[in-house]
Amino acid sequence: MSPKLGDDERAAALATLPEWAPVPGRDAITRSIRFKDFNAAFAFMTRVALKAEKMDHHPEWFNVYNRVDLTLSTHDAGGLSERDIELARFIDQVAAGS
Ligand SMILES: C[C@H](O)[C@H](O)[C@H]1CNC2=NC(N)=NC(=O)C2=N1
Repeated sequence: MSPKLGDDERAAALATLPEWAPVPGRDAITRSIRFKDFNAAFAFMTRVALKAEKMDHHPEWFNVYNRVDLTLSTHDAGGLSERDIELARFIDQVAAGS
């Protein structure tokens, strides 16, 4: 299990993820992404789903039409861990190529 990041680690990681914002009142990060249409949004979600299964680390997400809202947190650790940072970086890469 990946442990919760300490305050300094958390701040350093977040500084490298400008698209992500802390969730108020919770040790988690969030990003909302808009795509051209539902097809593009769902293609993105498929790629993230395959990565999530491989990592055994899953996003909380909500989709409506071309928008995907994501929240990352490590439930087993009760907060943000290195696995969330890794998944966030992957999500940013996929979104940048969509
Ligand atoms: C049993 C299984 O390995 C765990 O429940 C995994 C699955 N996916 C997970 N995803 C996330 N985001 N946090 C977890 O703690 C987590 N735990």
